[in-house]
Amino acid sequence: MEITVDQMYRIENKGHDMGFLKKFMMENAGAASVRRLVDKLGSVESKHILIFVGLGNNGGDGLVMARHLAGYGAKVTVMLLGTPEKIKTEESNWNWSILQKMPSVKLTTGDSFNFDFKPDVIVDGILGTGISGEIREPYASAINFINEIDCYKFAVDVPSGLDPQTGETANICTKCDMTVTFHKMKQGIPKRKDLTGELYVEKIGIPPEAEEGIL
Ligand SMILES: NC(=O)C1=CN([C@@H]2O[C@H](COP(=O)(O)OP(=O)(O)OC[C@H]3O[C@@H](n4cnc5c(N)ncnc54)[C@H](OP(=O)(O)O)[C@@H]3O)[C@@H](O)[C@H]2O)[C@@H](O)CC1
Ligand SMILES: [K+]
Repeated sequence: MEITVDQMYRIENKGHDMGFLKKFMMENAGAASVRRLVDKLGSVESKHILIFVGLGNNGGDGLVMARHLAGYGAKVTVMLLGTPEKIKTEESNWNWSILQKMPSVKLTTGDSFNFDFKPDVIVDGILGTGISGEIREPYASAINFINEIDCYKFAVDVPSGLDPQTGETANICTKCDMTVTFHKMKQGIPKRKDLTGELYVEKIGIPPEAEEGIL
């Protein structure tokens, strides 16, 4: 079953109000994403994984992935597309503050993308269901950077630049090898397999009762 982005937000909020906090949804989303990625790659031990993170909860999922991938022995670098003070939500901030206590994960911010390593994997945690309009900087440069690098690319929830409601793309969009979306498929995502790559839906523990009156 495919649902609308509006229905997703309403289900998410109802689950949160039931006590299954967005923070728990984020944890399950990031953990499920890492399991898919590790299953696919066989092992991420010592692999250079570069995670681009937006200031919303799509970015938050990427922060959760960073922590889990460090646990699998990957060499993780997080690129926050903004300053930490601009992180929008409590659940994302919570995960950022955990990573600040983890020397095993390299945290970088700002808008210069010169790294002293060639990534084996790039994770696109830039934009998800909160996308609106043409892509603004520094997200635009990050998306172009991702598209220019030849490595395995993983999209959190949806390739950044693809509207999960309509399946239309903004002026630019990441082209990925795998996409993991959460809870239920959003209507626009399956329309662009050329951008999503292998596409999976992962349950993230939202109580089925959170859908009552919405689906
Ligand atoms: N639903 C669920 O159950 C769950 C959802 N989860 C995750 O949450 C994600 C949705 O999070 P979200 O609502 O924070 O929006 P998100 O996609 O991070 O973007 C907002 C940020 O992007 C920015 N921005 C927007 N348009 C832009 C543009 N054109 N160009 C540039 N910037 C632009 C916008 O900036 P602003 O417009 O506020 O200035 C804001 O900073 C969802 O995709 C999934 O991954 C999981 O945690 C698990 C549970
Ligand atoms: K994304």
